[in-house]
Amino acid sequence: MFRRSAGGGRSMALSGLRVLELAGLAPAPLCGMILADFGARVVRVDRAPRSAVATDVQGRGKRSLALDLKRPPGAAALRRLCSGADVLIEPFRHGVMEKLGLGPEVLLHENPRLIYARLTGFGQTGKYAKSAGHDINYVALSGVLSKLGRKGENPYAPLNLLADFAGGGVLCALGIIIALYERTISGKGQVVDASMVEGIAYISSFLWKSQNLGLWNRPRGENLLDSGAPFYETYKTSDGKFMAVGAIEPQFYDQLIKGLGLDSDKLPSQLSFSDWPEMKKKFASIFAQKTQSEWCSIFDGTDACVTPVLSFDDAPLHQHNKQRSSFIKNDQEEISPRPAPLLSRTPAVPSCKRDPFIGEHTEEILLEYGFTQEEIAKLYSDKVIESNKLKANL
Ligand SMILES: C[C@H](CCC[C@@H](C)[C@H]1CC[C@H]2[C@@H]3[C@H](O)C[C@@H]4C[C@H](O)CC[C@]4(C)[C@H]3C[C@H](O)[C@]12C)C(=O)SCCNC(=O)CCNC(=O)[C@H](O)C(C)(C)COP(=O)(O)OP(=O)(O)OC[C@H]1O[C@@H](n2cnc3c(N)ncnc32)[C@H](O)[C@@H]1OP(=O)(O)O
Repeated sequence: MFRRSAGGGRSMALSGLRVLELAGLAPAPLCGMILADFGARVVRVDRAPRSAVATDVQGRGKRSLALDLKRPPGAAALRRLCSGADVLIEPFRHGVMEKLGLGPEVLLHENPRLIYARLTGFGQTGKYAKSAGHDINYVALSGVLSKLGRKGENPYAPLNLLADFAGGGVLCALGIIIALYERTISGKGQVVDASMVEGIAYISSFLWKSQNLGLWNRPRGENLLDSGAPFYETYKTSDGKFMAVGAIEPQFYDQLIKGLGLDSDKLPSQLSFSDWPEMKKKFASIFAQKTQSEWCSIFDGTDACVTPVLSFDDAPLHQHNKQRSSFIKNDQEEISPRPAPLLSRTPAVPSCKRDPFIGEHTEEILLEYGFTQEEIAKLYSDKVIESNKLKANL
């Protein structure tokens, strides 16, 4: 049913790239996982002494080294690791790395080819640079949260997808790849200051740049794409499921009307804003008359832009997703999305192994980065590193 992830073997786009990811909450782990999926050798630097719980559920394809950065020999060990790495991803608020003596001036001086990626909410400068925050705060500050939500309701943050992942993890990965490309010309590394506020603002450029088109002039929840329009909405079906309707262009809207069994001559024009609330009620009452599967039979194969709203259980089983092997299973039978996008010659080959335990690969990583057995023994005896081959993360 699913294409099992193969792991290893074939050369991938980022094969040979050495990445150090300092353990963080959600955005940096995604960034590291993307690089690992596409072939980079990603080491997650976890805390020592180990925290009681691990919160990284995006450890696919990574190895873990547990290192106490607060102790001078631990910070010195990271400096040494960085001198043999291509990329460092750090997820702390501004000032934390500097306090540890691991700021960019130090690390880039020691390894001028290093890409030093700083993935934060508020960026490295500005009034909030040292403040705590989470996804919702960053979306709010970007201006985008003000646009999200239904009519008459408070702004609504769509899970932590926008800042943590789209504007954070993904854009930081893009920044790293751009800096790596530039390094092939200049031979030099640089700092990537990936602020999630700016990341979200940037990915919402369409919203900013389309304001003069009149798409967003009305209050929140009353516009074309923000649940104001009847033809860009979700509707409940008779079996308690939902259909998603995105019939924007007139020729697609015509097919929607046909599929719903309506006569367009008896309806107001598609863009008659004042009729939208009534049209929504009409569409809702029609969608409520059939099951999701019945609506799929009607709309599949048409250009009406109507699709089922699938649950996490159903999405991997949908015929289209199965045909493209869009979801994969790992050794623990966990299902997750296949890395995207799909490269034709050197696609990502995600690891099918379980995520690493904290400190599982401490020794092998240090050896690989040139530490001697004696140096490693000293780090152990100083309690600067930890090894953990047997215990689970949780
Ligand atoms: C909305 C999201 C957040 C979602 C998170 C959830 C995915 C998870 C949160 C809680 C999890 C659950 C919980 O743990 C319980 C269960 C555990 C179980 O295992 C799994 C199930 C759980 C239910 C579990 C499930 C989930 O995993 C959770 C629900 C976000 O928005 S994330 C984005 C947050 N923002 C940023 O990342 C922006 C940049 N970062 C920051 O602004 C700050 O880091 C932040 C996030 C505000 C945190 O501030 P904090 O004060 O804690 O840290 P920092 O100021 O950055 O400083 C770090 C300090 O740590 C020291 N340090 C770091 N590494 C080491 C090391 N190796 N050795 C020693 N010390 C280290 C560093 O020196 C700093 O020390 P100081 O404070 O003294 O300077």
